[in-house]
Amino acid sequence: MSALAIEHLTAGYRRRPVIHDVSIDGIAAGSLTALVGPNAAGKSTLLRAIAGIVPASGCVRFDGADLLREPIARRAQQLAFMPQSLPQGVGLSVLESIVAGLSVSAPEHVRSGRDARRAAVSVLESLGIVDLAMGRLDTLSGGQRQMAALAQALAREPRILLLDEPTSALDLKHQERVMGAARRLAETGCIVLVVLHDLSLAARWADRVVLLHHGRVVADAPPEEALTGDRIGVIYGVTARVERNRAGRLHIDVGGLAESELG
Ligand SMILES: Nc1ncnc2c1ncn2[C@@H]1O[C@H](COP(=O)(O)OP(=O)(O)OP(=O)(O)O)[C@@H](O)[C@H]1O
Repeated sequence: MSALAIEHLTAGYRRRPVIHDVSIDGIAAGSLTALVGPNAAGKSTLLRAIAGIVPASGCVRFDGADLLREPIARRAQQLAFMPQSLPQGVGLSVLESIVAGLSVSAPEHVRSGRDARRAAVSVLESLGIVDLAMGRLDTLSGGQRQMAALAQALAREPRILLLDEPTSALDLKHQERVMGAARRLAETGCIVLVVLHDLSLAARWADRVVLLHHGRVVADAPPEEALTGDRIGVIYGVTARVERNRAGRLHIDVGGLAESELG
């Protein structure tokens, strides 16, 4: 199965680079990678660059091709990107929005409108939100919109799934559902890259954690190696201890602002 390799990626806005020469290699099929880092570190920009939404130099290698140079239609068949927030003013129901997304790039077994509706309902069921199917996107709560955005991305059955802070508006149950769905998709061979602010969530669900700071990779390792108290302290400007709880899970205990941050 194909791995994803990001090579010397530089990207930004109006010629101001935000991501500087980022390389992340061997992102294996079937793996879930968390992208973490402080605000404005460049996490969303990196995802958008991989998705081809912001211009980038360098290369995103997948399946023998450079995704950055693939035609949009071909890239859309491989990759789905869930943005931090859905655009406002879209007068569609959740179900209609998923079906509309499938009309752009549906998996092979979704051939007719009926198949698309069936696929959409099945994704909504898997996320436990089938009751939202007929709800209009514009009338949903922030968390419900986030779940709808995830459903749109999952329905396309991508080989690479890019999730930008998919849990930021969600309660604990829905966080579990979202991370569980991402993990299940990874288990089918998909490559999942997910931006997370919650480091405990990253430690719990990710195989690999990439820590970004000022647009550069400062750690890229399994969670227990990437997320050390000292490193979190320096990068986030807090005092932090990383412990294993009784269940064996990493827990990040933040004690307060680092001395350097206290005015
Ligand atoms: N559309 C845009 N136009 C211009 N600059 C942008 C745009 N989007 C982001 N930036 C800038 O790029 C830098 C990185 O932003 P980005 O959203 O990638 O960071 P992030 O790590 O995802 O942040 P956060 O955790 O706060 O969401 C910031 O300085 C931001 O101001």
